[in-house]
Amino acid sequence: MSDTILKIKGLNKTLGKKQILHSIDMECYSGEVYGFLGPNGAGKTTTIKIAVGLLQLDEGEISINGKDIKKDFEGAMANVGGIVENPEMYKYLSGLENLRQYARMREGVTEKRIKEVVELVRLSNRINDKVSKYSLGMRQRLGVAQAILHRPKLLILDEPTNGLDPQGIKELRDILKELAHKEGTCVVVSSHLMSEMEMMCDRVGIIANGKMIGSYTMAELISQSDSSIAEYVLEVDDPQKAMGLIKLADEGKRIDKETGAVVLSIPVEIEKKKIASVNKTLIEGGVSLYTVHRRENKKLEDVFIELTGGKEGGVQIG
Ligand SMILES: Nc1ncnc2c1ncn2[C@@H]1O[C@H](COP(=O)(O)OP(=O)(O)OP(=O)(O)O)[C@@H](O)[C@H]1O
Repeated sequence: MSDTILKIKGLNKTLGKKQILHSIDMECYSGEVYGFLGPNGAGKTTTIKIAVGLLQLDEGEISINGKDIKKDFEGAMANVGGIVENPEMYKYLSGLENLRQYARMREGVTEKRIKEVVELVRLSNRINDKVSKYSLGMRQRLGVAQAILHRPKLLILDEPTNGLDPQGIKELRDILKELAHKEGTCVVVSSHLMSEMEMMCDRVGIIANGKMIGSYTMAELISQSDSSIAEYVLEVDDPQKAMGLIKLADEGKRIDKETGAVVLSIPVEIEKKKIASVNKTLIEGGVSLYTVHRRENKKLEDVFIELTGGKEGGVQIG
């Protein structure tokens, strides 16, 4: 049984005249990567800032590793590592010098621990380079190293994949999973991209308009989706003509309004056969087919959109 590391109950927050958070409840456990998912402006950063002690809460309770942040702020914060805005780094120092500098401000961080975190974030062969030479992904990983030097039970990262390329995202994802699954850290990552959460997280909590919609395991979400249907996106020169030629029931084919592509929903057991015959039909019918793309888990994305209240203000799909 995993321990509850972060517990938020009935959290309210007003900024200026606007109530930003409405009775947020959330529980995150040791050994999991928890995705905090919601559209821009949903209240993720505000919640995270309160949890890491950068903002005060108005009402509600937050405990970290059993320590209430109102009653024992220091005790609670001793168990938190976080990156909310870009981590502060001295660019003219090396990665290692930055970590040593930071370690001086923390009690009990040994050289051995520094080496350990450098290996964990896979920066061993570049740790003596100046940070000014680092890519964004490397800086982000150094930020993670810095945040976990003191072995916090909870690591919170606000939109850590912003600006990273796919390789950078993958590296970060692997590191965060390792931290959670092998070291038992409770890792909380916010994002507005469903596609990233799906690959990175064990559970996701969905927030929209300052209200928590619910927390779900990935398996729960997938079971709500219909994985028996595959979706294919076809880029063609004449979508209308293609629609006429393709022999599929009306609900199985449509033209995407934004891109003009033809979108087909095909039962997975016949998808290969069907797509091959569609290809043949289009060529014989004189339609040029430029690209065919199989969309993964389209239906899972639909579940998210439904949960966050439709496309207006819904979760942005990456
Ligand atoms: N200091 C402030 N005063 C008034 N309103 C604020 C303040 N800071 C944030 N807000 C508002 O609070 C809401 C939630 O913002 P928050 O940054 O928590 O959302 P978010 O889910 O992290 O979104 P994003 O992905 O855009 O960062 C937004 O409508 C934002 O405009």
